[in-house]
Amino acid sequence: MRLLFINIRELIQVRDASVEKVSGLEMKKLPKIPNAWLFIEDDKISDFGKMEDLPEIQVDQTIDLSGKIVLPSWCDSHTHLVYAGNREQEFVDRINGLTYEEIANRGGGILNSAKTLNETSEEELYKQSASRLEEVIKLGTGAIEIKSGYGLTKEGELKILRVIKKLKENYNLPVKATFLGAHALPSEYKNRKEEYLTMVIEEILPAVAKEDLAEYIDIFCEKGYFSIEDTDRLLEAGKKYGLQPKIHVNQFNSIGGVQAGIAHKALSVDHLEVMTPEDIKSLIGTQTMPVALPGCSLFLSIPYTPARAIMEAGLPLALATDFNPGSSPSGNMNLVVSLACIKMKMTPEEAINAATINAAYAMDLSKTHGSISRGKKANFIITKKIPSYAYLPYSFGSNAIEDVYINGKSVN
Ligand SMILES: N=CN[C@@H](CCC(=O)O)C(=O)O
Ligand SMILES: [Zn+2]
Repeated sequence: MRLLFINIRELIQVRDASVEKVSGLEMKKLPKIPNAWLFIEDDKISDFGKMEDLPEIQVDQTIDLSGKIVLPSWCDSHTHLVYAGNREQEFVDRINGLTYEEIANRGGGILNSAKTLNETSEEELYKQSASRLEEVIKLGTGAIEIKSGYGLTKEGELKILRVIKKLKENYNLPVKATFLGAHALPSEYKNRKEEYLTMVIEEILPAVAKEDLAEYIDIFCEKGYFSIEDTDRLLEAGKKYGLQPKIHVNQFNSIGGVQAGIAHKALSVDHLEVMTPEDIKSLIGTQTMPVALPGCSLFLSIPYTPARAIMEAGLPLALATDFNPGSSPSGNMNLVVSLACIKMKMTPEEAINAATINAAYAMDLSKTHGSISRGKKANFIITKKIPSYAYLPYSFGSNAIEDVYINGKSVN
């Protein structure tokens, strides 16, 4: 199918396909073509340019996008979208004064979700997860990473990863899978953390690798969850199976998680709500992408990742939703981009770079996704008639998206 889109008010994030991420001051630049055309063939972007330079092209269909903006679809590089049920009661408990930590300590939190998940069939889990995935695709997400971590048993973790595999097979967008067996300590292992980690490493990890169920490995490196030693041990084991780390660090405390991630060549270090100047410095010169999750900061009323300090150090930054039932029950990347502007003082250009090309990098997809580039996948968002791209984060809470194309096909 050869499709030509014409009269595009602005074609956003137009880059050479070789750009894999943008850092520091570069993040302020968002290359664009006003009054543009875009030509796609099957699942790929073929060409684009200014309307005044439109050549004669043989096409199957021409679509007039007057007044509308086109930008690459969002890449969401950190989600826990495969979970069972919800935790709105804990949300109410927090409104009434309990903290996230207090809820976790009395068996709520991740353990609550793990209990529900282990009682839910794989079919039902798939149904709930597919419906969330369909929702976020319509909201502009064109590539997604999904973690396990709500099983905490061999059966439960494999169940989640098999559901992720099925989502990969049944939906037309890239889905990357991360094994997060070390997400929390199940109550059966209370005071036996070493034994739990041994079980994760010796029993679950080989099974995950045998069925080829994950690309990445993750751990919740945090006080009260897993230590730096645990992180070293798990990531070392993951390496033997070819699983690259993408890890949860610095959500509540800075305990050396960023440095551990870097030492193990993590593709990304995620959360980063609490960052010391040393944490920021240690990322300089590395290939590890810092990832901020502002939906979690909003929902838990915890600090926002210091985006300005990170970018001012010359570093890149990516944005993701952290879609999960406990700390960020929303997979809406549009809201994430708005929050980044409103609460983290990122400019719309910086936030869009963080949610597209840098987010693609954070899941090894920047060769094919994250920008409007010749030869990349035809994954993009068409907005409603809006005055400018800054209107997207500005109009927080409204849906400015008219259509989303994934691999050259409209999802509507
Ligand atoms: N921080 C660890 N894991 C999730 C939250 C888990 C939960 O509360 O269910 C996160 O990324 O925020
Ligand atoms: Zn997370």
